[in-house]
Amino acid sequence: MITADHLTKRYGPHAAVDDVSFRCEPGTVTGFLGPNGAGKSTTMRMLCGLTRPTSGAAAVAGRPYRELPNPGREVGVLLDASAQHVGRSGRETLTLAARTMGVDAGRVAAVLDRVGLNPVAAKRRVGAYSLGMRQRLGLALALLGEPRVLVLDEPANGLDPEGIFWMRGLLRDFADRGGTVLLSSHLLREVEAVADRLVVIGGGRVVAQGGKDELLAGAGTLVRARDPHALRLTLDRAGLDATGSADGGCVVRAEPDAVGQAAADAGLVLTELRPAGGGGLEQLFLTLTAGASTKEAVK
Ligand SMILES: Nc1ncnc2c1ncn2[C@@H]1O[C@H](COP(=O)(O)OP(=O)(O)OP(=O)(O)O)[C@@H](O)[C@H]1O
Repeated sequence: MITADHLTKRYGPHAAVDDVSFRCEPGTVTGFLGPNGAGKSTTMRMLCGLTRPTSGAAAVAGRPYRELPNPGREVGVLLDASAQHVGRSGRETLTLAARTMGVDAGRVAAVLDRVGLNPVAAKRRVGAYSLGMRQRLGLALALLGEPRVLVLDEPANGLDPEGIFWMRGLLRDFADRGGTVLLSSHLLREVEAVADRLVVIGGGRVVAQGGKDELLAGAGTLVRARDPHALRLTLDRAGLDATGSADGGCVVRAEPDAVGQAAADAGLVLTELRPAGGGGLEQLFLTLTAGASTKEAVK
């Protein structure tokens, strides 16, 4: 179990994370999504005791991370795969970590095998690893203590398509055995394939959270007309709540039937009318976070 309870982190006047609350339950993979600078890494660092919240609280496996007596046995963390010592081999890195955690040294070979680092790769210095190999080693470190919770920031970064597919299976299997996974990723299709639940943040705030299927189903209606201005006026007059989507259409909080009827009554020519979630997670993400990246870029 992971709990974020009204987490807020301010840097000067700027709130990097603003009143973020969510829970990740055992047996589930939660996808943590948001545009660049949305506050994902800062939230994950607060969950893992690396950044002190300005206000609010976080708990993993029932306690604040810093109060866990042997955290690696409870929570596997992968926040920055390039943070490992470049002068040690992969095997040495894991052997040292096993000693620190009090884990049987025999488990090193098992996790190396689990993450697909063969004996030749395990003997090489981490400095000579590709980003994908570092991610695999980072995941091996996270799994070493046989934790029940995983907190992973962009674990698929640098992995090739086969590696991404492999990681999806590994995370699904971990959750299916009762584990709890929180996973941030920019690879929306991968998140869509593996996550049960989603937490979407933009500008430091939660903009949506819930079951993946429920969020995709409740995303409203995407509508596009030959005359976009007349469409907005028509939707306003019909009392339908609409927002501009990132790509020029309108997302309306209503069923397609009601939107189509309002357009027909006004004699409008529609060029697209469909459930917004039908475009998958990518469409939902763009809709929910429309403008957030731009705000970040000009801040
Ligand atoms: N140590 C810090 N000092 C000042 N500002 C910070 C610090 N760490 C993060 N920020 C700011 O907090 C905001 C959120 O950053 P964060 O790295 O959490 O976003 P993110 O969602 O992980 O982004 P990305 O997808 O690009 O990794 C950004 O505006 C960032 O510049």
